[in-house]
Amino acid sequence: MAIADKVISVLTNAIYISTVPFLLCAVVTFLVTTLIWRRLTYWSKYTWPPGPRGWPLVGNSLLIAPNSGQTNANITRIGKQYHPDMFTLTLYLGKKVLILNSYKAIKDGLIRQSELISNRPPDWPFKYINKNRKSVGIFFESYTNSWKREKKYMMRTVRHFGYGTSAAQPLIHREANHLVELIKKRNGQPCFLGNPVSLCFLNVTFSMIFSATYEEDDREFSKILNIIRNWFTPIFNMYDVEPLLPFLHRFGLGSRLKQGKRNTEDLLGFIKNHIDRHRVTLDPDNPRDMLDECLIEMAKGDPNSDLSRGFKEENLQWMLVFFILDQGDTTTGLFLFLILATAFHAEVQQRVFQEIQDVIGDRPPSQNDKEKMPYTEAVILETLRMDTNFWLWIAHFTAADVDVLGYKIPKDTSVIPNIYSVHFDPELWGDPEDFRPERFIDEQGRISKPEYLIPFSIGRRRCIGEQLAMKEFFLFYITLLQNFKFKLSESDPKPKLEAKFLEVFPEDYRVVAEPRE
Ligand code: HEM
Repeated sequence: MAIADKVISVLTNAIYISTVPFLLCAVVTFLVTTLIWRRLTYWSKYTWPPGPRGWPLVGNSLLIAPNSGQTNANITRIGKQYHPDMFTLTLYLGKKVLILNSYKAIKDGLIRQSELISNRPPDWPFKYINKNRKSVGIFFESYTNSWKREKKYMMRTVRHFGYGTSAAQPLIHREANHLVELIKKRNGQPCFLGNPVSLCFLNVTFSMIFSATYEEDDREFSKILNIIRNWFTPIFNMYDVEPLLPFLHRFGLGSRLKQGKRNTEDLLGFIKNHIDRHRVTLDPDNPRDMLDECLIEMAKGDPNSDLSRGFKEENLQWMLVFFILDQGDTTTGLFLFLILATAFHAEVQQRVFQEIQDVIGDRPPSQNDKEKMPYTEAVILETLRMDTNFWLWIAHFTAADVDVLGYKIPKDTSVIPNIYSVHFDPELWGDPEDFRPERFIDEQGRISKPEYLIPFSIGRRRCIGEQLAMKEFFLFYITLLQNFKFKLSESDPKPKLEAKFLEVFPEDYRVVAEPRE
């Protein structure tokens, strides 16, 4: 009996010992096969345009990293080697991104498929620096009903405070004259215009939003300006390899993100101080500015309002963040490019000045003068065409499987419209590298703006600040040229008249602003 038990026990053990590895092997084989099968069916279901081969783990991230020495032209050219209209980039861990690399592709993606390619990617580093890891604010939120209401409200408000000529024009005049005074203080010596231009553009926005203005030597303003200048890079950079180390973010580490988090908290704190002060002095019957209007609308709690009950102070803060960032960075950067182009091309400057003399003389410019000043407008449009710089930051995200120019792209893919590829397409412009405002003037001497000039993007995510920025450019530019003749500083190396990679500001340059008689 004892022997029989022993034999049974030995046999049972033997079966157990050989079964466990067998079962384990079977489970692993099953899982691997399922995974491979799912990958294969996944890949066979979708078709991607070709693109450059990436490195293991980091893909093409290094190719397009900020400070990689890369240029917009080079990235566009690399893409064209693979496909005339679009290409695929691989980021870390094999994540694929579709780059729309021609007007044809951008139109197909952002107009024909606008309902499906208007979300925002959830994996921007932004998510790690924000409280609750939530995407908030018009730019970062996906295309939902509450986002639609918020955007509608913001557009209406911008129109009310900024687009309505009567509201914005006096503010812009005041700040354009303020800028003239600040430049005069430089006594015709070579100087950087970045800070005074930012100050005066931001003062227009601060006046519209909080009825506040700042001076150049104000410490609070200097701090905010420093934050604005350094805000975009750590937060929009989804090509960064830091996301490979997600545990770092969990502990708030990762130097760039840490910096981004600090900047964001300071900027939100600055806005919150203004909100708190406004709440104390709010008169619901007499709104003073945009912030008052928003607070009154929010207090109603009306579910039918565009600022519905779901709209909280956090949403308001983020809405204002984009007003401030876009004025202090995007609009200022483009205006600096406009001054640089003006200083570069004496003949262009002379023609604009002549047009000012013919139409306006010494009186303050008005928005109504624009239609009589096609050359001045053409110079502004040419600046917007040439200074196409931050396109790689602008990611959309697919809400479902989509078909772009015959390629089947899966749901949850980042799609990036390369606006630079459109603005520098030789087939559309002939000589895209040249600064030539005449391209926007037709044979009758009128402005002719082709549909493929898209500095503010197209589709559902189109910029809401276009009207305000265009109006500011026109009025600020004319006021400056009425007062100064701009030249490049002869004691400095000649700057390049080209958009920098992933940066809104042009190359740092000094100009000489000679006062006009
Ligand atoms: C010349 C100056 C400006 C240029 C070239 C510009 C360009 C752009 C571009 C290309 C986008 C991305 C659109 C997309 O995702 O497809 C955008 C978005 C946006 N811009 Fe501007 N912008 C400028 C000034 C402004 C100003 C002054 C404001 C503030 C009033 C503003 C507010 C916004 C907002 C809120 C978005 C996000 C829109 C959305 O996600 O639906 N921008 N801008």
